[in-house]
Amino acid sequence: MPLKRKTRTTLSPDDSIKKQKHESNQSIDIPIENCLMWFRTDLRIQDNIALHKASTIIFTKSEKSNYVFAIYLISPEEWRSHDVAPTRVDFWLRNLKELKKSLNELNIPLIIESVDNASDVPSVMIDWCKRLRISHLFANIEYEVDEMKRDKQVFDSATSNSIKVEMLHSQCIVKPGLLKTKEEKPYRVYTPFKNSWFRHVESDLSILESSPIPFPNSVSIRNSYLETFSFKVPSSIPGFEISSELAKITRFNFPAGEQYCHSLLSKFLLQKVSKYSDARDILSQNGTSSLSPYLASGIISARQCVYKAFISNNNKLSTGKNGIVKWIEEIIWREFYRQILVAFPHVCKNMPFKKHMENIEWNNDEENFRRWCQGKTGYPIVDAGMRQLNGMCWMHNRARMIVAIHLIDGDFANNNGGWQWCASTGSDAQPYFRIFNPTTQSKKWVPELKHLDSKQIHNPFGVLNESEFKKLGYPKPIVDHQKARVVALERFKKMLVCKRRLDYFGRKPFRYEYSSNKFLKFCVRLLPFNVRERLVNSNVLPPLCLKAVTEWIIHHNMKNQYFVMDYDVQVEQQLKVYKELIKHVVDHVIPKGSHLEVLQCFTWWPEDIFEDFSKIFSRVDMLILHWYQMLRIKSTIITTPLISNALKLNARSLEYLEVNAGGSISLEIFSECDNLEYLIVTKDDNYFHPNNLRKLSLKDFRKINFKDTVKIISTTNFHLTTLCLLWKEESDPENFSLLISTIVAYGPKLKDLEIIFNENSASKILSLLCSCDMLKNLCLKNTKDLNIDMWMQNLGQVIPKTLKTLNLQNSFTFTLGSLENFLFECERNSINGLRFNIQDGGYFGCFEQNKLDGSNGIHGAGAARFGRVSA
Ligand SMILES: Cc1cc2nc3c(=O)[nH]c(=O)nc-3n(C[C@H](O)[C@H](O)[C@H](O)COP(=O)(O)OP(=O)(O)OC[C@H]3O[C@@H](n4cnc5c(N)ncnc54)[C@H](O)[C@@H]3O)c2cc1C
Repeated sequence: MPLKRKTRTTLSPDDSIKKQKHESNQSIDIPIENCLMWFRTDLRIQDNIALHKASTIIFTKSEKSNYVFAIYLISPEEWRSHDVAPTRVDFWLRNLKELKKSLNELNIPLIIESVDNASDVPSVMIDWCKRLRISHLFANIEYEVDEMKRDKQVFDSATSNSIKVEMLHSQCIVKPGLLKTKEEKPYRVYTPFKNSWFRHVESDLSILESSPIPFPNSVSIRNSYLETFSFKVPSSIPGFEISSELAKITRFNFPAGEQYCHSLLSKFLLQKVSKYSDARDILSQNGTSSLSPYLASGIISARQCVYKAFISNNNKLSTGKNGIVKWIEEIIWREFYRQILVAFPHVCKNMPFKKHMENIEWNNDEENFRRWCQGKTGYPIVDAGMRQLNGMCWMHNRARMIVAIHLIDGDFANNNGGWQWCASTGSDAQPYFRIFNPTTQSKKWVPELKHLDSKQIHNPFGVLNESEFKKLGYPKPIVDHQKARVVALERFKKMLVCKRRLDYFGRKPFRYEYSSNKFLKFCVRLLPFNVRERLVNSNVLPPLCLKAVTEWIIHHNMKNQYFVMDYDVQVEQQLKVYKELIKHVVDHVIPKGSHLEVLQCFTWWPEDIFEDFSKIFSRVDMLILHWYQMLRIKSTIITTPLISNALKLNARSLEYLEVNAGGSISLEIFSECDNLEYLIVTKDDNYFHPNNLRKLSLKDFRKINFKDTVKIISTTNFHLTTLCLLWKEESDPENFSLLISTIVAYGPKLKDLEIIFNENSASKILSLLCSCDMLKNLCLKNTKDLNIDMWMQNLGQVIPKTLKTLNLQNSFTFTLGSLENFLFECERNSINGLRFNIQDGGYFGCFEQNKLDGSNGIHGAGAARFGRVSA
């Protein structure tokens, strides 16, 4: 089974790391007393960055009465909540004994403390810090969400007790989150990640160097703190005991200790790696390293593994011996899944990587599940894998891919990644249509079948006659593979339909040109054939279309992804269906506690509907509201207080809001939406106070009240990246300067700016450009024909180097001379690759078209107009 994480939590690992780093820097001046090393899944002395750093601080201090202590917390509640297997706990305890011996040689005591409740971890740690006069606490980061949350709590408690905490990156060779795609996004696909990983490490091979062995404590610690050396590592933990038989097997297969682990690695590199490329996929061959339990518990680091492989490959990494390169690539899978965990922490929350797969219909057959766990499915290869797992607590990768479970090497990132890969719900997962045929794989673990020949052994039920099969004492297959395959494919296909719909509407909400009927017809097309046929035969009318949508939602079990409400108040008969629809959505489609990502409403809401509707708000992240102009008065009078109350109470998770409010609803009602990042308002003139706003678009307004706009911008906490301010008539010009200076002050991160250009604004826009260091796209819209000759020349001097597109819309007039000056200034200021678009252009001075495609890479679109000569 995939390893389970505890319930949801909102902490983002990346934020937490950033915060910890930031805060740890602040407390840098704390005077050094003793250091505490908190061991978790890094049970090693060698290449342990945190341990080495702790020991260095103490060693380099002239004072010799300060020491490094080590601590390990036994935390059964936390382990239980993460489904940690008893064999894994047994493996940790065995390795802790070895670790204690090694630490002892360095005069570092290992304190073993038990924590009954996971929430007690911070107080237990602080208690020990006080007892041991700890000024600095060290640990290596664990990237899973719950672990990050726990560490954040320890960090906060320590900081408030004036203890400096350093959490270091040691689990991966390349820090998760460091490698990004060209678009500055985290990698979702393995191969480009791998290529980038190789490029990064090959450009600086020192990344592969291990951190040195830690410095020993002075022996005087044994006088001052003798009692700290007396902790014993328990042999078992209540609730995590294993049978003596299993203990024998795991001790034999996976002995404890760094020393053993390194000899295993050396042996693998010497004897097996050359054939690894092929042997790794053959179940019956012991062709892989079996290092996973050691890597998962940090008995060895990935860096040490790759470094040794690199040396065996004559100092090569991505080239050289096939087997070694292939093996390094497997370690890169481990790194890939960790960066996935950090970039997409929702995978820690029992959610699929591909969110649209969340609603896939899985089989929950208890009896089949039990037989699968016991290795009695009737499919020899699956049973072989499961029996290997039950016997050895470990399974070959190939077998994991076929039976899709882990034990001794339980590792959340790899396990989650592996499971989601098999289930086709993960990052870079196997395509859903690649369903392994279990009968084509190997035989070893199923002795009932050992007398069968190679043809019979993989498919005894299919090949033997009834009496021959009965004699074997082996179960019949629990599912018919062919039929189960067809069902699985159907279910995945359904999810693809959902995804297409999400892609279609998800990020680009459709607008009025998609009338309700058009949309409903589209929905009908997505309906399963039999439902569609019935609707077509019964001569579908718009009300029935709505019904069709309801059926469609029910059919696809479209829980919490995207929902569109459309209701034409003119058609009274629709009201009933519409009410039913909303009721259905509230009661069934959006289960309690889940979140709707998008809710789009094109409607005026009658009051009685709204009662039900307000319940949905608490579950939406994105809301698009359209009130029809014609219904302005009615909607305002009837619904505003309700909307306002409902939103104030429920819509705090709202991240995206697009409102066509008909000029009458006060946007102040959204003032408590603290998570709001995107606001698009059309045709309104009210304001509110969003703290995290990134995108502000006030367009197609007759007038914009600059003062109010200033208020909005000045509460955005410098997050604004997109600003669109377009109005039809000059508003209050005396406040325009104030608006520009507010944009200058609050828009250092502006990337897209679209603004009205006129005589009044021209010079102010130039001063604004001087301060927009990150601007990529600038669009200036003219309200009346203007000659911008002078302005053009100045523009070249102030446009930021980051600018990639410059759009001039409507009637601008300038001469060739000023254009040339502009290009000259651009060249002088090293502005390259600027795309210069003139749309709806006016008339220009006489110049040659090719001049625009100059060596400085500035291109002119709208070139067709460039040849015209102005009057
Ligand atoms: C459904 C499923 C569940 C899995 N659960 C786990 C798990 O809980 N813990 C775990 O460590 N691995 C897991 N894996 C990945 C992989 O199966 C094991 O890492 C591998 O079989 C361990 O054998 P080895 O050490 O001999 O690997 P080798 O082939 O010698 O590879 C060396 C190391 O590279 C890493 N590695 C290899 N294959 C993968 C992979 N596909 N994904 C990520 N890292 C990889 C491991 O750390 C491994 O020890 C899972 C795979 C699947 C398909």
